[in-house]
Amino acid sequence: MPDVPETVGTPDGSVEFEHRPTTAQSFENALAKARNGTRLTVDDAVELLTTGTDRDGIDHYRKEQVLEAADRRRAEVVGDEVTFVANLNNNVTTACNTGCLFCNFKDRSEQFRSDYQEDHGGFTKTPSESREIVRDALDRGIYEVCSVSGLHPALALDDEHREILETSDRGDLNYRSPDEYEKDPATYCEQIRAMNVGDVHLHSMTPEEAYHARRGTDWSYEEVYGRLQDAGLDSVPGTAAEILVDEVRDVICPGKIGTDEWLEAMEAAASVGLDMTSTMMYGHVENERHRALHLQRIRDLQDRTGAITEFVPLSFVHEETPLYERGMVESGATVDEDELLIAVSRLFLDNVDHIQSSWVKYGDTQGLKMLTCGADDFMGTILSEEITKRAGGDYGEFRSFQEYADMITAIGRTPVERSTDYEQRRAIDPDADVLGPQLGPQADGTPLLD
Ligand SMILES: C[S@@+](CC[C@H](N)C(=O)[O-])C[C@H]1O[C@@H](n2cnc3c(N)ncnc32)[C@H](O)[C@@H]1O
Ligand SMILES: Nc1c(NC[C@H](O)[C@H](O)[C@H](O)CO)[nH]c(=O)[nH]c1=O
Ligand SMILES: N[C@@H](Cc1ccc(O)cc1)C(=O)O
Ligand code: SF4
Repeated sequence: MPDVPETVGTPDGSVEFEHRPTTAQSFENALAKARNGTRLTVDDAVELLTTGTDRDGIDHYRKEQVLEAADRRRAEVVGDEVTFVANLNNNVTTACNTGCLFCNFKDRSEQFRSDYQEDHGGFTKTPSESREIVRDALDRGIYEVCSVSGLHPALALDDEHREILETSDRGDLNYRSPDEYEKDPATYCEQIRAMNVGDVHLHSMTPEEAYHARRGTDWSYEEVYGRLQDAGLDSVPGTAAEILVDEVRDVICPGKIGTDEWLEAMEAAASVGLDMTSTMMYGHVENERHRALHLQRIRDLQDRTGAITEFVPLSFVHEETPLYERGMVESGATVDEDELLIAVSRLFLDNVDHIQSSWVKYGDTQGLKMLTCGADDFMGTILSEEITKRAGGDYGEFRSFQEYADMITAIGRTPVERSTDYEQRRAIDPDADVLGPQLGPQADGTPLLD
């Protein structure tokens, strides 16, 4: 594929990837397997994602064949319903020194210290502030809280963990006492307890956050997720996955845990009985083989655990990120790449029922198109969004049930409100008088917002 760069530039030079998007398979064979439901190999996925390694660029006729096969598979697996959830994003802090080059959500933690005088755009919430925000949103009818945060140096798992961090003489633990900061995020368990209002479903603690929550100890991920579950955690966001191939992680997030550790944390979450989602952040330096290998690792994880409720492709938002500013990428994924990624995820992940189209990443028009390329879930109301916005995305921070009902019926599909685990579902009558959520404890059909 001459149009795929051999190398990616870094500030220190360039990196050559070992994994290349070449195969011994043909596009036609891969498509035939996709159509008849044979489990796909990594080579098959590369053929479909590239619309054939025998041709330069995207072949639009072949692309339509892949999208059609995926749309057909979606109809077989989940039918015509399009689901969404009434949820709130409540991220606790932007303080983070991990330094991922695709991320502009983070702010250097030094700026959060009491002795730092200048303004910065970041935030930290105390547990009582988190609780207030969740309470208000619950009153409005949401029943899921999604919370992902920066790795604030003062965050510990719980009091026992704080004691270990306070008394350790190791200098490499990325820990500082909360006394040094203007605001105290308290512990992960306190934040979880604070956000656990009513019967809300708490979706939090990515594998990277779990790693931070056990630093300096010999506790297993089972131990950490078990304690979080006792505090009220219900399920785990499968973010921090980025691309689950270490040669890519070494370029875009060298400070993050590696592929094996991410998988270890997810398996541990599943083993204590937590559900989880899964994601891939694509469209930066990686090639189609990296995307295919990532899908294989997710499919294998699901074969082992059965705990993954959905797969969420997260298209890289490039504008305000170090990867773009340093000239390591020229843009994010193209629309063709986005559509093929959704479609091949549907075809490859034969053991994950739901593929999400994220309106935060694609917007409404393209987000709806994704629902005809293999996706069947259209995310949630979220009420607040900081990660994509700070990276330069501008598709907004909120969708109402009215907007969901209008958009989904416009493409001839059935709008369905769902619980986080997809177990509870309620088909929505777009002509009904009340168009708000009804599945949560305080969801009485009142619209979330005007
Ligand atoms: C911002 S982090 C917050 C949680 C935690 N710090 C972690 O890394 O797991 C959550 C996820 O946001 C996604 N993300 C961050 N910046 C992004 C960008 N510019 N475009 C798309 N997704 C992005 C990444 O997939 C990342 O794992
Ligand atoms: N809950 C979901 C979100 N929430 C928005 C994120 O917090 C976010 O800012 C972004 O997606 C980070 O990459 N986004 C989804 O795409 N899907 C969700 O289910
Ligand atoms: N909040 C997201 C996006 C997301 C979250 C949870 C999910 O289950 C899926 C996607 C993030 O951290 O990127
Ligand atoms: S992706 Fe997460 S860990 Fe990485 S810099 Fe951003 S907030 Fe920190």
